[in-house]
Amino acid sequence: MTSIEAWFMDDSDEDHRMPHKLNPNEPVSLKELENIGVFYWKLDADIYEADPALEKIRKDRGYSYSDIITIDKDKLPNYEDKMKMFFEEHLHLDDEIRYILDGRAYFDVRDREDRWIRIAMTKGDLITLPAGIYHRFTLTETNYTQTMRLFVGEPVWKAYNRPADEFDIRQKYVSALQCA
Ligand SMILES: CSCCC(=O)/C(O)=C/O
Ligand SMILES: [Fe+2]
Repeated sequence: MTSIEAWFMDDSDEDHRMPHKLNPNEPVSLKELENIGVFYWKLDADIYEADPALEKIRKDRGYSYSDIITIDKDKLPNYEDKMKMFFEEHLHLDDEIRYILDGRAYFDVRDREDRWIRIAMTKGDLITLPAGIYHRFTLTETNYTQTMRLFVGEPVWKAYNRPADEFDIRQKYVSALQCA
């Protein structure tokens, strides 16, 4: 596992595809991400079709489903609507597991104090966000990514926009944070 780049975000109104780093930058470590339930692997995306390291993660964690989404305005149907939807703060009832095969993307997650942490994802980065965490997704200024979506069993893509505090999974996530 090599490193990942993450930082606390500023709250400027600038285009959300820009980095939004504080000045000076306040980096967030992998350990801090793990403390809020976010896990990360670095893989070789050039061999994803026959990668024993990916196979092992899938087997160990039961990621039986996978597909590949290309996010590009000329290739993804309803691109604008989808990008808007992905950037709405939301949670899912299951873990969100994403593996960047090409291009770049940002995942933003809320920390314990409700601050936004931005996670910069590039080719070869695999990340898992726990069920119940508030988060959002955006492309970077390069406007392109090809990403593998993994899931345990049949995928459920439904997102619940904040506020979604009444869901058991949210309460479970918040309780787990308190114990950690
Ligand atoms: C890169 S996959 C599209 C984003 C998505 O599915 C999601 O739920 C973002 O939070
Ligand atoms: Fe999501």
